Amino acid sequence: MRHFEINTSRDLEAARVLSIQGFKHLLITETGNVEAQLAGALMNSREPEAYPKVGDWVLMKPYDEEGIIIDTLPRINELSRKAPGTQSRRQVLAANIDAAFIVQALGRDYNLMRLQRYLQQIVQCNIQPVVILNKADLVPDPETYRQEVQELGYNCPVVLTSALNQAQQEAWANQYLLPRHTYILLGSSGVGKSTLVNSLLGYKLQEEGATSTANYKGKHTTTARHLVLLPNGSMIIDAPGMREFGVTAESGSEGVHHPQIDELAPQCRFGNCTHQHEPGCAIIAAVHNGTLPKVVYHSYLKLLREQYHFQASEADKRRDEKQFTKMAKQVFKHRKDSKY
Ligand SMILES: Nc1nc2c(ncn2[C@@H]2O[C@H](COP(=O)(O)OP(=O)(O)OP(=O)(O)O)[C@@H](O)[C@H]2O)c(=O)[nH]1
Ligand SMILES: [Zn+2]
Repeated sequence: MRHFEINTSRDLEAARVLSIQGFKHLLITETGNVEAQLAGALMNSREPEAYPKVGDWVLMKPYDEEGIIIDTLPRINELSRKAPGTQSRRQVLAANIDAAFIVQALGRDYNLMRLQRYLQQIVQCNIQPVVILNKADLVPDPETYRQEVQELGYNCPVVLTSALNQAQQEAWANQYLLPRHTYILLGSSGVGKSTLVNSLLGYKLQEEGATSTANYKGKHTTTARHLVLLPNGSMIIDAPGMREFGVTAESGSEGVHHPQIDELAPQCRFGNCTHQHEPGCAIIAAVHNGTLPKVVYHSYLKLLREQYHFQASEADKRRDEKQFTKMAKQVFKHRKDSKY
């Protein structure tokens, strides 16, 4: 909110991005919603990841009934993942997030490794995670799932709920959704993200037809990320179901972080211990004596490998780019020398 004071001169307005569809950006301003497009200068001067994302604060110049986005204001944080299918591209999903809710449905969608990948990436992006185990009504023993997640040792809240139960929604919403804070719901398709948002809103957003489409089965699926204002004044971004949520290597947060592993690491004999084969490794000792669950250690190694691949291919890409620039310079010089 403080951004509103920054620049009201030169007929620029501060606004926040609610949703993006193609070139159309839906913004909320002090006076209402407005559609806006990116200024050409912004597109030319920035990497696509610096283009406005849902949750960004932007400077906008009103133009007719619409607006032109002049610039993105500095982000408090950005939620990113490895772009699906690529080796090494980072994709920013949303910006300025206070906490991310990772939603998994109990039963078929429940997957501990996938959950840890989300946790790792969210923590690495400097965002507080909260795990929501939805569809608790579908399993006979929901509490055992909660315990299993808690044993992963991330010290983050784990909520057990059923989106179909209004009273349960209110209970966790009262505890975790604060006014003026921004949240994002993440998870695979069908885990109940839209049902959760609808029940928090008290009406069906999808029926407004703004950002959801019916697929061939007549089922509604969320097709774009959009930020919605909840009755209590908090804001939540409902993201379409994600098939992949790959880890990246965020600068300033190198390595894979896990609270228990980070705490034990200083006790390893070697300062640069990789916790894989070194003698005197405190992590391996903790796995042997049972204080660090095997599942945590194995996922740690797996995530470390994924991050290594991301970094390695990123380095390849940079080297290729360097070679290309060098080649382009040589061609340019050659053309200049031979004047054609
Ligand atoms: N039994 C049960 N069904 C639920 C619960 N939450 C959601 N559902 C059902 O699960 C189905 C999928 O829910 P959605 O809210 O569309 O899932 P989504 O995560 O938004 O899916 P995408 O929009 O594709 O990302 C719907 O038929 C819901 O009625 C729950 O807690 N219990
Ligand atoms: Zn070690």
